[in-house]
Amino acid sequence: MTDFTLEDLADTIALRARSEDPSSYTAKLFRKGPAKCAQKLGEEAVEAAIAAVQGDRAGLVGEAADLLYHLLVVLEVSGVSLDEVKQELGRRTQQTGLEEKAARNPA
Ligand SMILES: N=c1c2ncn([C@@H]3O[C@H](COP(=O)(O)OP(=O)(O)OP(=O)(O)O)[C@@H](O)[C@H]3O)c2ncn1[C@@H]1O[C@H](COP(=O)(O)O)[C@@H](O)[C@H]1O
Repeated sequence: MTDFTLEDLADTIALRARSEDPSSYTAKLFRKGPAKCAQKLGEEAVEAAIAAVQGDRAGLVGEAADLLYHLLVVLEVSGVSLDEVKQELGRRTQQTGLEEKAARNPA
């Protein structure tokens, strides 16, 4: 078990994106702009998909971690908060719940 959260990582990314620390990968990537950040996200998504297709479980864990990190970078560079994404997921869950209820109790 870990006390890691995506919210903490998103906060760290927001801070590091604007840092001038030369050791920060996030800062370097952020300076390259939204198109480069999006390109990296696409590459990581493909690498994760390949690991899944190959049944490479350990590889998939690593690629999924890269993918989530790069997704959070793209959200940050695009001015979209993780909370907005969670709200959207929550809204869908609510909708699904209502649909299931309606299916169980047709009028
Ligand atoms: N979770 C990550 C994380 N996941 C992946 N990566 C980086 O993403 C890059 C992806 O690897 P690639 O080989 O595709 O890319 P590359 O050839 O190194 O770089 P490019 O020139 O292609 O961009 C690697 O350099 C990884 O270090 C990450 N870099 C940083 N974090 C976390 O982000 C936070 C801030 O990090 P810094 O900005 O480095 O301080 C810290 O908590 C880190 O743990």
